[in-house]
Amino acid sequence: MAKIEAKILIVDDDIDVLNTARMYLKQQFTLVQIESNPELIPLHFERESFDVVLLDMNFKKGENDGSDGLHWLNQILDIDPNAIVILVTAYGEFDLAVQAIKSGGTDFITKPWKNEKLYATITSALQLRHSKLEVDRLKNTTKSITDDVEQKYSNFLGNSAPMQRVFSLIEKVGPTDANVLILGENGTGKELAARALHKKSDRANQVFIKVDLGSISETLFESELFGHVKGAFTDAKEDKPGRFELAQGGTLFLDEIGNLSLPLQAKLLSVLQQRKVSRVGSGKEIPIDIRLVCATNMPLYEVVDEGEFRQDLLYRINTVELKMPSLSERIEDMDILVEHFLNVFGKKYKKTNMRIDAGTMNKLKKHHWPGNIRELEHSVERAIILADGNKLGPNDFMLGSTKATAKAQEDENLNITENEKRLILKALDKHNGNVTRAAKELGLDRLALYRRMQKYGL
Ligand SMILES: Nc1ncnc2c1ncn2[C@@H]1O[C@H](COP(=O)(O)OP(=O)(O)OP(=O)(O)O)[C@@H](O)[C@H]1O
Repeated sequence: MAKIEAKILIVDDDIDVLNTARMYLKQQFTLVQIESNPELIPLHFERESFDVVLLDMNFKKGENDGSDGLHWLNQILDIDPNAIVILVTAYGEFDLAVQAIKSGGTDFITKPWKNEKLYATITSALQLRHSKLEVDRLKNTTKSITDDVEQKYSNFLGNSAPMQRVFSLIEKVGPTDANVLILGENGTGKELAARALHKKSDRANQVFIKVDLGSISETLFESELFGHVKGAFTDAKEDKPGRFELAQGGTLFLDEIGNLSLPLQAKLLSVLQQRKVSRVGSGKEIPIDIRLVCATNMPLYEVVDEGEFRQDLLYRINTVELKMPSLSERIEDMDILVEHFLNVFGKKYKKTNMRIDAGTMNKLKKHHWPGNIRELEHSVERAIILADGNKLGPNDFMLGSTKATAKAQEDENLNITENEKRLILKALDKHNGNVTRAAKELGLDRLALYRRMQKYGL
């Protein structure tokens, strides 16, 4: 039988007890160490991280009040708060055993023990050790993910007048619980704005949950948002909370809300009106306490006029509206944005002191940026990766200077998806980003064009 992966330390002043226990446990577990002098416990912990410690309650001859054992239990928990300590008591010392557990011991076993009893006590203690370590690991992972995300979203830059208006609105609206609808083209910083609203709110220490409605399929919508109970449908192997429940007490950010089909809009509206959700397959209603922030790159009012978005839902979500300016409306922010991305990607690709020459900066300012800041971010990243020195010149950015080459490639390229994207970009460019006119030229209705722009991240 394979041994169980576990490190065990046995501390007892009775050498016979130590040797017998070691002999038996060595057959079951990968590492078993013994110690007769409790003073040396810290030394053992310096060398090993033990999963389970078996600790005698009485060390000094003639003493049986257990104070020694309690003292060493505390010492061990100081060294490793996740330590699993099983106290060894004499037969009949029930009060002492209770006291030990109250002081942080995991379990107790009475001397003399049966081997099977010892094995069962250690293996169940090990399960607790594993779940403690797992919780620790999850906490650390969540913390580092949150730190990473916060780091990424801590730089919300803009000196231009339109951005100053955005910042001042966020200052005013953030602390209220008002529903906010953020409008703006792709890549203009709508998510950054949503996170900034959360940070300014009383909910800042609670969760911020983002749901990309554009990427949730019709069939999974309810289960993802409202949760489900085990057996509600074939794949529902266990109870699962939805995003509304996960966002409890915090902010729920519904991105791409303009993409929701009419039947799903009705379901969302009903939850927002009642402020209660029921998991799929359960009749139990759970009250929800969330701050709602929604975003879309679609002109939602026009979509309402076209009958594709419910007006009553729009009025539910747009208590306050925040319009993110496109990059071309805030071109004076280009300098700080480029400098910021030079820093970020300079660090990432270990190319420090990256600079850009004035002529190239002018070229960037003249470029039309349909993908806004995200497109600028990617352009700077690509330029840094490809650059030879630490100064970026016009040739490091592929912004129209390679039109002839691009044209030659276009003629050869027969890939439908790539050509569709290219034609959309071309039409948008030709009509200076005016979607209605571009759609007309492409022979599409505006909604169809928006959906395709979304698909290609434009
Ligand atoms: N004002 C800003 N300062 C610094 N970085 C910004 C700013 N605005 C946007 N960015 C960066 O641009 C990228 C796109 O921003 P974000 O995801 O918030 O845009 P979005 O409008 O939500 O995009 P989409 O519509 O595609 O969901 C992110 O990497 C973000 O960090």
